[in-house]
Amino acid sequence: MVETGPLDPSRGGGGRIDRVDDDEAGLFALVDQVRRIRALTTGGLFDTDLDPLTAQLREVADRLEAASASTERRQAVTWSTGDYVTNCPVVGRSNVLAPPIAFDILDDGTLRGEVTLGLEYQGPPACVHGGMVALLFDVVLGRANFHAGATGMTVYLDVDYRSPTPVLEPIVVTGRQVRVEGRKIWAQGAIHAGDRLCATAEGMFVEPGGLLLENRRRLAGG
Ligand SMILES: CCCCCCCCCC(=O)SCCNC(=O)CCNC(=O)[C@H](O)C(C)(C)COP(=O)(O)OP(=O)(O)OC[C@H]1O[C@@H](n2cnc3c(N)ncnc32)[C@H](O)[C@@H]1OP(=O)(O)O
Repeated sequence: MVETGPLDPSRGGGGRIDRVDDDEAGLFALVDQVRRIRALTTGGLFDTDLDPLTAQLREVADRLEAASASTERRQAVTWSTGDYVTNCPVVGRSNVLAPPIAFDILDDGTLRGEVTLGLEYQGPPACVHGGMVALLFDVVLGRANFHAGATGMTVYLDVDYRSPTPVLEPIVVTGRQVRVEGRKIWAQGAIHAGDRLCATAEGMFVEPGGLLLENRRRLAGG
């Protein structure tokens, strides 16, 4: 079982990180509306005829599809500098899958973010899906590594589910880098609901050498 040391859910303060506010193209605003729909359709009980709404949404989807760049060009954009963060499935404001969470960085390098997850993230009744808990950890540990200056791909992620992580209630997600040895990096994290410890995690990350550069070049068509 992972011992997470002094990761303290109550500590506030620190500066916000990874926050990109430039929304010249209006994409964040559009994605916010899709997120509202995504949240409302889980469970999906409506006191109205859905057919006209479905027709309207189909028209919007058709217009976006006709105006969209190719998947290949969009994938290249997601790997251009800075855009990985806005497209990340946890923090990314352009990604409808993301809640999204905003992390603050504390003086000791710990990342801390508060979020209330909706029904779309539910696994067992009233609990966040375990896979989503692992995703939260993978991202908070990865961002903590990035902000500590040594970053890598996840090679293992050990999650201890200690008590249910609730949906529809605020939770606090924390993570920090604990050790670096050459290309190998270790980080630990915790999720709390109030004072209750819900889950802890330890991850090991390996700096991937030329792999990501090669992928980027290929995706950019070079
Ligand atoms: C710069 C990164 C930016 C990342 C941005 C976002 C990432 C978001 C987080 C993710 O989703 S990452 C996606 C999930 N992870 C993967 O797909 C990683 C799959 N693994 C790999 O592609 C390769 O393992 C990797 C490129 C990371 C490393 O391969 P290498 O061939 O360069 O390294 P190698 O296999 O030699 O391992 C290096 C060291 O780590 C050790 N190691 C590797 N995997 C391990 C493991 N699972 N457990 C324990 N140790 C492990 C390995 O024994 C070795 O130790 P020694 O140097 O002491 O010999």
